[in-house]
Amino acid sequence: MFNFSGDGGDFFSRRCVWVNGPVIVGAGPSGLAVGACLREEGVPFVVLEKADCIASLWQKRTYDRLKLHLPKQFCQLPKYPFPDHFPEYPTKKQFIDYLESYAKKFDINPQFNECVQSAKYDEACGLWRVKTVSISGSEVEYICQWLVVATGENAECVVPEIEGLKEFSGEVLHACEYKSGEKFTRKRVLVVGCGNSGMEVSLDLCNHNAKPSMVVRSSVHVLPREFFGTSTFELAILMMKWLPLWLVDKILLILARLILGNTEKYGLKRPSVGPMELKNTQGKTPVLDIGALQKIRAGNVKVVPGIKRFSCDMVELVNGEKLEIDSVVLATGYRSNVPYWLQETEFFSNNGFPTGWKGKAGLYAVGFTRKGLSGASSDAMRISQDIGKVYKEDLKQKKQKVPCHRRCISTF
Ligand SMILES: Cc1cc2nc3c(=O)[nH]c(=O)nc-3n(C[C@H](O)[C@H](O)[C@H](O)COP(=O)(O)OP(=O)(O)OC[C@H]3O[C@@H](n4cnc5c(N)ncnc54)[C@H](O)[C@@H]3O)c2cc1C
Ligand SMILES: NC(=O)C1=CN([C@@H]2O[C@H](COP(=O)(O)OP(=O)(O)OC[C@H]3O[C@@H](n4cnc5c(N)ncnc54)[C@H](OP(=O)(O)O)[C@@H]3O)[C@@H](O)[C@H]2O)C=CC1
Ligand SMILES: O=C(O)C(=O)Cc1c[nH]c2ccccc12
Repeated sequence: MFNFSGDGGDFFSRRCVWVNGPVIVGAGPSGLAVGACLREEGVPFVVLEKADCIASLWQKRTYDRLKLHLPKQFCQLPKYPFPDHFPEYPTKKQFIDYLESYAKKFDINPQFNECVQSAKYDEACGLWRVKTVSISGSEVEYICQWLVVATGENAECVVPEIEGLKEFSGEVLHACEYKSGEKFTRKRVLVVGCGNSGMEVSLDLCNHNAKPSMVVRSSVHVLPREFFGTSTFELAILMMKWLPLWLVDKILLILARLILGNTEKYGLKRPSVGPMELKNTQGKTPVLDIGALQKIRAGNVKVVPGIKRFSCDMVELVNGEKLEIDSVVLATGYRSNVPYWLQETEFFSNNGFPTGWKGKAGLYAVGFTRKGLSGASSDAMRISQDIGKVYKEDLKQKKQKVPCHRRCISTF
């Protein structure tokens, strides 16, 4: 890394930094995995992170009782397995501790509190210009040959505009702000959404003697987390190697029916597309049940249809029913933030999701394949090998020839 100008000088308002290697945007599991693999390839890099810590989604935007819902072998990052004593489904704390030691082991030291505001490929010099702003308002421009986008599928909360929600007088929070049901004891809470967040928040609310109603406006696939001791995810992955997707889905649904019974009778209508096909085509993750269904069966979680409007202390549903409620948890999902800052529309064309792991002109994406942490690990290995090859070739040529520095003209 090389500074072109002093920090906060009278003349220069923006510092300009040349990075010899890739800039990685995001220090979540994906960014850390790329960093670790690049370290092993001997490629230097810079990681830019808008939060003040690694894995901010896990550290700051998830609830206390969260556990990984896929078995541990699908969630560990490359080149450094989970410790043997970890349970099959590590807790949030165990996962964060693992990520902290991962960053330490591979000597990954992100530039914290630096939010990428824009990134643009400069055709004139054939390099990426990545502009960041810190909380103190100081700006930096990083210039590099490779840009790795690792900002995640869950970068922004989706907060829907629902009629009357602004007039509602109780607390309204997104699932990413929900920590525990402790403060909701005996309260009537409307949980909007029935993905894994909605289901697990409803379960946690029940465990704290709150009274949740969960909105199911369309449909949802609920699967048991395990079938006869084997994880559903593992079974699905195994079957997908040999069988067509439609057949895998059929088998999963037959097994789910066998173990969970008919979930439609509780208001949990199933989508017409099968669970794995839906995940692959639309990114909608099936719910892996860890106990919410039992609470629904027992009537501790009330399943309700879509919302018509809110008023001061009430919600009116599409079926005309009115519920008095104290609080609202919006478990309405997440979206990518890439369209807000990456000035590129070919590779990241689809709502901030890329078309693969490698774009043009040194642009890469890690952790957007809708395959969870295991997808991020495979992306990271591919990307680092790809960059490593070119980096080492460049290095060899530079050693052989008279040094030829790229020139970059910055405009401050
Ligand atoms: C509640 C919850 C539970 C989950 N559980 C599992 C699970 O059990 N198994 C599984 O496989 N997957 C799970 N997932 C999926 C999740 O996507 C992955 O676990 C993982 O966090 C993805 O890592 P990531 O690095 O791609 O994204 P993130 O973890 O979101 O990290 C992205 C980082 O980029 C930073 N960033 C974003 N924008 C900018 C910017 N403009 N400038 C600088 N930095 C920026 C963020 O602050 C963040 O630290 C879960 C997701 C959620 C929400
Ligand atoms: N233990 C774990 O490992 C956990 C993992 N996760 C993961 O995090 C990711 C995000 O999950 P999640 O936060 O549940 O988000 P999802 O996108 O999976 O679910 C969002 C839910 O909100 C509903 N919704 C959105 N807008 C509205 C609205 N205006 N009115 C009513 N309902 C609405 C959606 O309904 P519709 O389908 O009709 O659009 C859907 O049911 C997933 O990949 C999930 O697997 C989450 C929690 C725990
Ligand atoms: O937890 C998530 O969000 C994941 O993306 C993990 C995941 C990837 N593919 C799946 C298929 C079924 C259930 C979870 C996942």
